[in-house]
Order: sequence, then C-alpha cells, then structure tokens
Amino acid sequence: MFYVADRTEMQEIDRLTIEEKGVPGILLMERAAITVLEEINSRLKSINADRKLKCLVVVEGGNNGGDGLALARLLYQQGDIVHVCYINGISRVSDSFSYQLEIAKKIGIQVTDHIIDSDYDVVVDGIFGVGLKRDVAGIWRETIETMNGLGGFKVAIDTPSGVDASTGQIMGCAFKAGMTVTFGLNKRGLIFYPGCEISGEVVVRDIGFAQAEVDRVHPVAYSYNRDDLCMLPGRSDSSNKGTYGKLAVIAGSRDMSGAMTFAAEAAYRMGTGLVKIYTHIDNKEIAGVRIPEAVLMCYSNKDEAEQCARDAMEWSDAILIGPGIGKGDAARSMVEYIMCEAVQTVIADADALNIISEKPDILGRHRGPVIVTPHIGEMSRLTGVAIPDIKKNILEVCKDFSMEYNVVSALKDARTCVSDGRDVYINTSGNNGMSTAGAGDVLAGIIAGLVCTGLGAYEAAKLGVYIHGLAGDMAAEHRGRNAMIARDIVSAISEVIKGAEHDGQQ
Ligand SMILES: NC(=O)C1=CN([C@@H]2O[C@H](COP(=O)(O)OP(=O)(O)OC[C@H]3O[C@@H](n4cnc5c(N)ncnc54)[C@H](OP(=O)(O)O)[C@@H]3O)[C@@H](O)[C@H]2O)[C@@H](O)CC1
Ligand SMILES: Nc1ncnc2c1ncn2[C@@H]1O[C@H](COP(=O)(O)OP(=O)(O)O)[C@@H](O)[C@H]1O
Ligand SMILES: [K+]
Repeated sequence: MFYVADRTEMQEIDRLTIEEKGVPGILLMERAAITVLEEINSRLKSINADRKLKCLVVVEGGNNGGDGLALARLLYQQGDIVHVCYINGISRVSDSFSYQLEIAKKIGIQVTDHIIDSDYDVVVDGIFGVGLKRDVAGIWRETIETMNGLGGFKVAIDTPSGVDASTGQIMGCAFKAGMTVTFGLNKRGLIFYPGCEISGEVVVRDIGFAQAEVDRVHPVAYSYNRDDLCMLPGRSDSSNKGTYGKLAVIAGSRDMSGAMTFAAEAAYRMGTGLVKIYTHIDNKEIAGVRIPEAVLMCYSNKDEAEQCARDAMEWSDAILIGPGIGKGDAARSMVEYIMCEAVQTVIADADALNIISEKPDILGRHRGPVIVTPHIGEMSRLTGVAIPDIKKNILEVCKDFSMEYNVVSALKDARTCVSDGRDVYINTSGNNGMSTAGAGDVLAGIIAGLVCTGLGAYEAAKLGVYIHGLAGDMAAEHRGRNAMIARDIVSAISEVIKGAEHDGQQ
C-alpha cells in the first residue's frame, strides 16, 4: 500500500518536517535536487559517464524553482553545460530560492530571463510544483509552450508545471514531461488523467520527510501494489465448498445472457464455493453450456422473479444483483426487495443501479453491507451530477456518495476510486483494452467472489478492483489491447492470483 497525497497534505508534511522537526527546507531542497540528478544520470549517462549534457533548467521564484537551481548547480559541478531561465514573474520569492540563486550566479551559471534556443539534451521544469494555484497564463504559458517545443529529455521536478497536484486537471497549459521525479509521496495529480499522461514516467523519491509526519497527516488516498495481493483470503486443507461461500448472482434478462456468465465465472475463478444464477428462463440453455458449474433458478414473470429474490436471500451468503437484468417490472421488484431486505452483503451493479437511481431512497434502507459499482454514467444518474463534473472530481464524488448512503462505492473509470466514505483507494492497475463490453460484469463477479471467500465489503471492493486491473493487464499481454474481450479478463484471473495463494484459516 502506498499513500497518494494531494496539494494540502503534501504542503502540511513539508511544514511539519521543517517547522516542527527542525529540518531546514534548504536541506530537503538539496536532497530533492540530488535525487533528480541521479535519475537523469542513470538514464543519460549509464553508458558513457563522461557524456557532457547540454541542459536547460527553467525556474520561477518558489521552492520548486529552488529545487531547479540546486539541480542546475549539481549538473554544472559535474561538468555539464547548464543554462538557467528564471522567469521572474511572481512577486513573492521564497528565501530558499533567493539563496540558491545567489550561489548559482556566484559559481558562474548563466541565468537569463528568457529561453535561449538550442539543442538541449535535457530540459528541466522547475517552474511550479505543488504551489500551483490557478490557471497558467501570460509569460508562464508562453514559456511552457516554448519548452514543449524543444527536443531533449524532458524532466519535471515534483509535478509538471500546469498539472493540478490534487486532481490531475490541466490548469490552462502544462509541461509535457518524459519523467517526473516527485518527492516523498506520489501525488493524486500524477495518477489521475489527464495529469498522468503528461507526467511521463513517475519516480517517487524519498528526500527526508519523516514517516511520523506522513502518519500525522494521514493522507486520505492510497493505492495498492503487488505486495497487497497477500490480502487474498487463504484456503484451509480441511475445507469443503461451503467454506468458501454461496453466491447468488441475479443477472441476465431476455436479451442479455453474457453478463451473468462473466460475473458467475469470475466469482468462481476467485475461489467461491458455490454460485447460483437467478435469471430469465430464456437464458437457461446458454447458462448450462457456458457455466455448467453454476446452479440455476429461472423466472418467466414478475411473480417468479420475486420467488427468485426470496430464494436468493434465504440461500446465499452474498448477493450480486444487476448485470444485464434490464429495467422491466421483474427486475425492479427484485432490486427493491434485495436492497431493502437482504442482511448479507449485496453487490449492486449495472441495471440495479439504474433502477435505484429512479428511487434513490432504496439505497438508504439497506440492512446489511452494500457495495455499489457504478461507472461514471451510472454515478451521474445516481447523483444528478453531470459526467464532466464527476470526471474532474471522481475521488470526492466517490467518497461523498459512500458517506451519504453508508455504502462502499467503486466508481469505475480509467482510474477507479473505491471509498467507504472515510478514505479512498485509487486504482492504478488496468489498461484501455478494458474499455470493452462485459468488463464491468467481470469486476462485479471478482468483488463478489472476494466477499464469499472471506473479505469484508470494503477490502473486497478495493482488492477486487486491483485484481481486475491486473487481470486486464495480463489479458492485454496475451491478446493485445485491441483484441482482448471480457472473457480474456476472466481467463487471466487465475494467472494473477495463483502466485499469491496461501494456506490459511477460514
Ligand atoms: N517547502 C519546502 O521547503 C520544500 C519544497 N519543495 C519543493 O517546493 C515545491 C513547492 O514550493 P512552493 O510552495 O514554494 O510553490 P511552487 O510550486 O514553487 O510555486 C511558486 C509560486 O507560484 C505562484 N503561482 C501559483 N500558481 C501560479 C500560476 N498559475 N501563475 C503564476 N504564479 C503562480 C504562487 O505564488 P503566489 O503568486 O500565489 O503568491 C506559488 O507560491 C514543491 O513542489 C517541491 O518541488 C522541496 O524542495 C522540499 C522542500
Ligand atoms: N482505459 C481504462 N483503463 C483502465 N481500466 C479501464 C479502462 N476502461 C475501462 N476500464 C475498466 O473496465 C471496467 C468497465 O466497466 P463498465 O463500464 O461497467 O463496462 P460494462 O458495462 O461493459 O461491463 C471498469 O472496471 C473500468 O474501470
Ligand atoms: K515542476
């Protein structure tokens, strides 16, 4: 697990380290510059350590610029050719910046207020870091556009200037980096789109912030890496299929049979003991062929659908409802009954969410844990917030919705967020090949499977989203991002989780 900071959290960690622990800011700045130097050297001088680089370092008068000046000095002292462009447009110049500027000038680095056109090997952006507060315009915009037009290896210090460190939104215009070296913690703006697309390779380097300060600030957002697969529930030698849960999948309708099979198979692949599919009678044959491991109960009218919902409630340990059920009377009646009566964990996806959005009070009446898995369009219907506004604030929307309804929400997008209303997981696995029909049904099945095999609702949703992305990455490796389809994601689940399997108590 690693924390992902926003602007204010990072500024507070800076402040606590400097003011309360007494670590001089200038010391942090030197470490920051050394880490960027190391990253540049390891990429451009690994074959020939004597290679002389022609470097442009563009700075403004804040601490990001101070980092830039310290880096310029280190490059110069190791024998590279360095030109510094100091824009000199902001009125409040930081003390550390002034200090660095004095040294730079004294040791003979050329500093001008404009970019000298040349063939640079390295172009460094030390204009704005986490202090960026408003849209980039005027002289700053012109400078960034000029820098984007230059060749060479583009390096951003801490954040590319113009990227909002908290949201990843572009503030008017932004430096397009090949690498961003960011300090202490990763930043939300370097993970969310479009910020992540222009940050290039993101390298997170420690520069001496104390863990105690990070813990005190306790950033709201975090993400997983492969070590977190150890959270997968273990399997016990003395188990039987009842040990790993009974999952009711209420899915599929007359015209939609794929959703139920994707979800059911994904749940089985995650280790669920028994899956029972409740679906329209027209899907009976296809379910038997596509997923013979599942038990089946079918309905052909609203009364029978209601019987199915009652059976699901009595029989199962967890209920997944929604994929492909449509919005007919039978579906509405099942959704309302399950959402209001179930005491076991309910995973509500797809059409269940569309039905709920017409009667949102249903969601407030749940008796057991609820996980909702809307994509942005479904969240827009649930909240009435326009899609572009959700996209800009996906983390807050996810957190606020979860808090309002006391549910776990997995708000699906290229960077899915999962929240329980208190903190937020940001997912970094997955790829654009997953923008394919049925990928969401697979996710719902994976999460349901994790609930059945023993995880709590919040952990199941977070780990499920992470595993789903890894399976998508594996599918892309096998098939390519164009050709992969939802079934390939299901097939890849076993490859993702088999390395992390362990024995354990249930
Ligand atoms: N604290 C530390 O000692 C350490 C900090 N470190 C480094 O410092 C960075 C943070 O430094 P920072 O807080 O000085 O802000 P920074 O990003 O340099 O911005 C400068 C100023 O720009 C201005 N401004 C904002 N938006 C603008 C706009 N659109 N157009 C025009 N002007 C705009 C705004 O000033 P304003 O005009 O609002 O008064 C702002 O104050 C951090 O990312 C890391 O690299 C590390 O070395 C570790 C130690
Ligand atoms: N560009 C992308 N990068 C990462 N994940 C993606 C991308 N596009 C889609 N996904 C993931 O694929 C799934 C698509 O779900 P959804 O939109 O509900 O599809 P469907 O309704 O067709 O099943 C989500 O989990 C989403 O996060
Ligand atoms: K920068």
